[in-house]
Amino acid sequence: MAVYTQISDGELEAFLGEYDLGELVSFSGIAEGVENSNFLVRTTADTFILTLYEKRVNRDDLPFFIELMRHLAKKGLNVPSPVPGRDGATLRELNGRPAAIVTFVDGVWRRRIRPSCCRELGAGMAEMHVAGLDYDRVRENNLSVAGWRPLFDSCDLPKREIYHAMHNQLNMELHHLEAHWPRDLPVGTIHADLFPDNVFFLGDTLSGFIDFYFACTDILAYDLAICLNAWCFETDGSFNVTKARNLVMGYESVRPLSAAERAALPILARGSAIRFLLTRLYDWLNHPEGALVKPKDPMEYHQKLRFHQGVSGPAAYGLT
Ligand SMILES: Nc1ncnc2c1ncn2[C@@H]1O[C@H](COP(=O)(O)OP(=O)(O)OP(=O)(O)O)[C@@H](O)[C@H]1O
Ligand SMILES: N[C@@H](CCO)C(=O)O
Repeated sequence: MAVYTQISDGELEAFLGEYDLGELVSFSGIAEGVENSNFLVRTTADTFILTLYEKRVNRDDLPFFIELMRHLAKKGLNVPSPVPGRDGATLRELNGRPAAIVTFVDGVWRRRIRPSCCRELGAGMAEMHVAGLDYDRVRENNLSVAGWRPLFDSCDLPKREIYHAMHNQLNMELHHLEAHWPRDLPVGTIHADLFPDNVFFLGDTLSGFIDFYFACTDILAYDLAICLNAWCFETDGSFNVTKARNLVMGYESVRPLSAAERAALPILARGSAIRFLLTRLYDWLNHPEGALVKPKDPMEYHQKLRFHQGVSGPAAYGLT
C-alpha cells in the first residue's frame, strides 16, 4: 500500500484552499504504487489525484516531471495534467513533503494483456515520443548504463554467499553492456517505466499514461526495450513474439525505427532487464522488516535477462 504520509481532513481542506477546485467532497488513499503517497480527491468541481513525493524522488527533478506532463497534456495526450493553485504554482508542500495535484486519467490497467494491447501501447508510446521531441528540459537517466554499476556495488552481493554466482554473472553482463552500449541512437524524452500498471485502457483502447516519475532524456528505443520486457513475457517466463511484433508494429505505425535502432534492440533489452533486476534486487535486499510495500521479484528479471543474452538478433523480437 502506498500511503507513507497520512493527511487529515483539515490539512487537506487547508491545502485545497490554495486552489479554485471547489469544496472537498471526499478523499481516500490509493493502495497501488510503491514510490509516492497518492490520494484520490473528489471536490464539487471534479476528481483529482494528490501526490506527496516521498524520499526516492529527488526534489530537483520535480519541475522536469511536472512540466513534461503539462507539455504532453497540452499536445493532446491523455496524461495527468498538473493543476496550478490560485497563485499559479503547481508544486507546494504538504506535511513536509513536496506535493502536487494532477487531473484524473480515466481507465484501468490491463491485468491480462492481449497482443492488440501491445499494438496500442506501441502506437501510444511513439506518439508520446514524437510529442516530447520539442520538450526543452533535460534530465539525465541516472538508471542507465552509467548508473548500473554503482547500484550493483551497493547491493554488495559478495557479502551474501547465496548470491556469489549471481554476482559473477551480473559483473560479466555489466562489462558487456558497458563496452557495447549504443552511443549514437536517436535520443528524446522517454517515460522509462511503461509497465502495464502505468498504462490505462478503456475497453481495448489505450486511454492514457500515468506515473512520469522516472521520465528522462535517453535513447528513444530504450523505452521500447523496457516494454519488450514488461509486456511481452508470459507468467511462465516464455517470451511471446506475437506481442513483441505487435508492440513494434504499433510503434512503427507512428515513428518508424532506423536500421540502427532495430539492430540495437537486443542490447537495449538486455540493458533494460538489468536495470529492473538491479533496482528490484536492491529493494529486495534492503527492505525493512515489516515494511508495508512488498518488494518486487528480482529473479523475474534475471530470467528475462537470460532470454535476451541468448537471442541472435532483432528477429527474435519478431522484426523482419
Ligand atoms: N492521474 C491519475 N489518474 C488516475 N489514477 C491515478 C493517477 N495517478 C495515480 N493514479 C492511481 O494511483 C496508483 C499509483 O500511482 P503511481 O503509479 O503514480 O504511483 P507510484 O507510487 O509512483 O507507483 P510506481 O510503483 O508505479 O512507481 C495508480 O495505479 C492509479 O491507480
Ligand atoms: N516498474 C518497476 C517499479 C517502479 O516503478 C518494477 O516493476 O520494477
